[in-house]
Order: sequence, then C-alpha cells, then structure tokens
Amino acid sequence: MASQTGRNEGAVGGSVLRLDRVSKFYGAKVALDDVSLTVPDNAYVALLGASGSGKTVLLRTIAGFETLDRGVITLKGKPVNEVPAHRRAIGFVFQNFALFPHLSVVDNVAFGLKNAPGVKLDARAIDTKVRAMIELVGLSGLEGRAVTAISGGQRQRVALARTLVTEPQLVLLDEPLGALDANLRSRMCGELRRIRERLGVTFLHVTGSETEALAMGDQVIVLDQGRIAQIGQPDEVYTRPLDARVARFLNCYNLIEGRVEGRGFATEGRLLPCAQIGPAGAEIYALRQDLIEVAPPAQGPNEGPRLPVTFVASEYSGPSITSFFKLPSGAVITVENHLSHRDPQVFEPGRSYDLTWKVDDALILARGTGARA
Ligand SMILES: Nc1ncnc2c1ncn2[C@@H]1O[C@H](COP(=O)(O)OP(=O)(O)OP(=O)(O)O)[C@@H](O)[C@H]1O
Repeated sequence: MASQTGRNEGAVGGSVLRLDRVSKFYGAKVALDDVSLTVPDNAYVALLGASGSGKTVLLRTIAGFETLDRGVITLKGKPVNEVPAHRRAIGFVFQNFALFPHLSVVDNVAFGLKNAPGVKLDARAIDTKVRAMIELVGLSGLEGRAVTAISGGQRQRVALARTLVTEPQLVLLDEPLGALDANLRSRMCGELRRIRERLGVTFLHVTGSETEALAMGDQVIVLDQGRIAQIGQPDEVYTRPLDARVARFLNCYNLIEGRVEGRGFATEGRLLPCAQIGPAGAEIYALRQDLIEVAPPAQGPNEGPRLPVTFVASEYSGPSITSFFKLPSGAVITVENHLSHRDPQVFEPGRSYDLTWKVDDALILARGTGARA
C-alpha cells in the first residue's frame, strides 16, 4: 500500500506485528496468558476463539486501547508498548461499525483522514483519496447518502473505507460480519479478501465462526482461554488440529474417549488400530464426520477400524445429510454425507450398523490445555 506517511516502511522479516509473551489480567482473571505470535505482512489472518477466549482483549491490546501487564508488542520492528493508540497507525473496524449517523457516506469516510494524526493533506487530496476508497469498496453513487439510509452490508463497507483511507499498517477487524445476515456475510467474506488483496495491507480478523476463519484466513490463530491453542494455515488447522479443544471448536470431529494401548486405541470394548500413537497423554480418538463410512454389521474379524453403532436419526441440510449413531457406551457419533459425492444412504432407526474409516484418517489427540506458540 502506498503511504504518504512512510508508515509501511521498515518491515522486519516480513512481519507487521509480533507479540512476545503478552499477558493481560483483570484482577484475578487472566484474559491473555503468555501469548506469542507473529503476523506476516500482506496477509489475511483469522483469529478464531470461543466466546470469552480473549479475542477482543487481544485486539484492543494490539490497538493500544488496553495496557499490557507483561510482554512486548512490536509493530514493523518497533516496540509500541508505550506508543498511544492514535500513534500506532492501526485501523480498527468494529462489529457495530461505529459510524457517525448524522454524516453522509463521504463525510464518514473523510472523517478518518481529516483527523488522522500526522497526516496533512489539503481538501482536494482528501477528496481524491476518499472517492478512490469509496470506489474500491463498491459504494460509488452512494457518496451523499446518509449512513442511516443504506443497508447493513453498505454500512460495513463505509466502516472499512473509513479505516482503510488512513492507510493503516495493520487493520484489526472485530467480528466485522457479525451484524450481517448469513447471505450477506458470505458475500462480504469474498469482498473483504478482494479489498485486502488490492491494498496489500494485513487484516487481522476476529471471528467466533470456524467456517469464516477457515474461509478467510491465509493463516488461522486459534485462541483458547487466553492462550494460543494453534497457529497454522486453514487446511492444516482443519485436518491436523493440535488437540481435542481445537478439534471440538472446529465442529466437524467426533471425539471418542479412550486410551492408547500398545499400538492401538482402546475404546468401546475394542482396540482400534492406529496409524500414529499421538502425543503423551493422548486420550481422544478424533474422527472427521465426513470421513466415516456406514456399512452393514460385519461378520468375522475386522480388517480396519470399525465400531458397532445403532442408527438414531438424520438431518437434511441441502448440500449434505448429517446422521447420528449411538455407540455401545451411549456416546453419539455424527456422520456427514455430502450429497454431491453420492446418493443419500437411507438408514433404519434402531437398526445396527458398523462405522468404518481409513486408519490414516483418525487422529489421536491429547485433551489440550493450549500450546505455546
Ligand atoms: N474490562 C474487563 N474487566 C474484567 N474482565 C474483562 C474485561 N474485558 C474482558 N474481560 C474478560 O476477559 C475475558 C476475555 O474477554 P474477550 O472480550 O476478549 O472475549 P472474546 O473472545 O472477545 O469473547 P466474545 O466472542 O464473546 O466477544 C472474558 O472472560 C472477559 O469476561
């Protein structure tokens, strides 16, 4: 991104942001616990975590709205712990957009630029930049409209344009799609990616939705109880969650309790073969819902991993059918069949089946308490 302030110069090792052992306490409550991470230049980074995991506190700490109790935050190679929020050149997009209701689209966007510290531009230069940004976010034609007279998606674009026009070195987005309905949310996902790619600035996007994080991020950071649970590319996090907490949060794994015995995993009165034995203390056998086959009960010895189940019910959801089966222990296993792959299988409630899968598709995981980055 071109800059009139030179803010984008001085990157160190291709990273825009680094956190070293950052902690934040509210009384006895540990909101951020020894968080270390590096955010690359020119990337879309999704920060995923359950409610209360510390996502907003982390963003607010990076922005400078909160002080740290421990650790160092480095922006473009410079420690910024002592730098006030308005001097960090970080853009912040809030979930509720925080627009000025009495101002038009163009005036909302211009506001950020007119009031940015250290930026001295004449009215004409401001107008040129503002109009270019309005065009970039797809709002041309709505410049004079009051922000109370445009749609939710359009307000989201105004909020984004108002932040981006100041040419921040990093943009923090706190649940930016949370106020939009599902259809608009998926459209805006693509828009945000496109806008970011054109500008080349890093977006750090907080979300509680695993699908949003996996779809948006070049990199996904999973936060759990104030600690980094995993950092990786979306497919890596999706196919190789580091522990059972990350797997549970991804919402697409069955997590079966048991224990490693020799070269197998003992559960439900069986010893399931394992391709890998997993970390010390591994007590969870994780099976992705879409990698399970349902077969008639087997006669004779098992060839691969297999568990006897009873069919409970199925749910149809357009592109897929989700079926629920009960294990002998009573635990429920979810099986997802994508209808583009094959015709739907029909199961009889109360009838016995066997679940099978490839031994390589199972993960043996520890319960997880959060891994250091
Ligand atoms: N000002 C505060 N005083 C005391 N505790 C706080 C304060 N702000 C946040 N917390 C606590 O810190 C933890 C992390 O909060 P945070 O708002 O970052 O969660 P979050 O992951 O953004 O959640 P959500 O997705 O629900 O917004 C929570 O337990 C919260 O109650």
